[in-house]
Amino acid sequence: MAVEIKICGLSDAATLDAALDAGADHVGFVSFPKSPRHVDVARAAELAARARGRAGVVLLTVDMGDDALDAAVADVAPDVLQLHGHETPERAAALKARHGLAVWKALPVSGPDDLAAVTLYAPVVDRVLFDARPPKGAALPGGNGVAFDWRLLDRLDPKLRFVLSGGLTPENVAQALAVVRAPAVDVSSGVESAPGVKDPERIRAFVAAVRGA
Ligand SMILES: O=C(O)c1ccccc1NCC(=O)[C@H](O)[C@H](O)COP(=O)(O)O
Repeated sequence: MAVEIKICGLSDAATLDAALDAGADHVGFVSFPKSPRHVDVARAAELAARARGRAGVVLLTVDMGDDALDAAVADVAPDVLQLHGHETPERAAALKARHGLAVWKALPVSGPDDLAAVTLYAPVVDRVLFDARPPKGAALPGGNGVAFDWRLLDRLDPKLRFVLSGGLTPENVAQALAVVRAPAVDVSSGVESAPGVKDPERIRAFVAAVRGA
């Protein structure tokens, strides 16, 4: 089965179109003001409307409260809610029930112990997204361009629906997929020319590298 591709942190129509034209399966919009990729709800809704029907729309939030999330979901109408903060399994399950959306939960990985969380989240979310644990002092919980040791995912349940993320680039994604038979991959800073500035050429190169892997 083809590996699904998510391009995350898109914030303008031109690079969104580049991702859609290249054949991305999912496009992600970050709602987190500290991020250079942050888009406000109105902008996310505009971009989501442009993407709808061509790729899955992923709204990425970080420990967002109910009122803000209700408003964001109502306006953006995403297909997927990606939770990238400290949301517990109970909170993830409650959000899935409240919004009737697919929920992906990001899990930070730096060592083997981090995989214990899979057993808590896998039963209640649609996918877990393995991302590198942010470096000490990092301002962002994701989008840091840092990879983890992919061999840590060696012993996953083959039935687990997961997304491989963290430090992927057009240059290393084929190697990552040779190590981890991931059903889906996610990239943000690896397809940028500067923090928050997506590069259409690198988006195309990333998709081609995955398709050729
Ligand atoms: O990308 C961000 O700025 C961001 C901010 C806050 C929380 C999560 C964020 N990104 C999450 C993603 O899904 C990224 O694609 C993932 O962390 C991989 O990023 P990268 O290592 O830069 O490819």
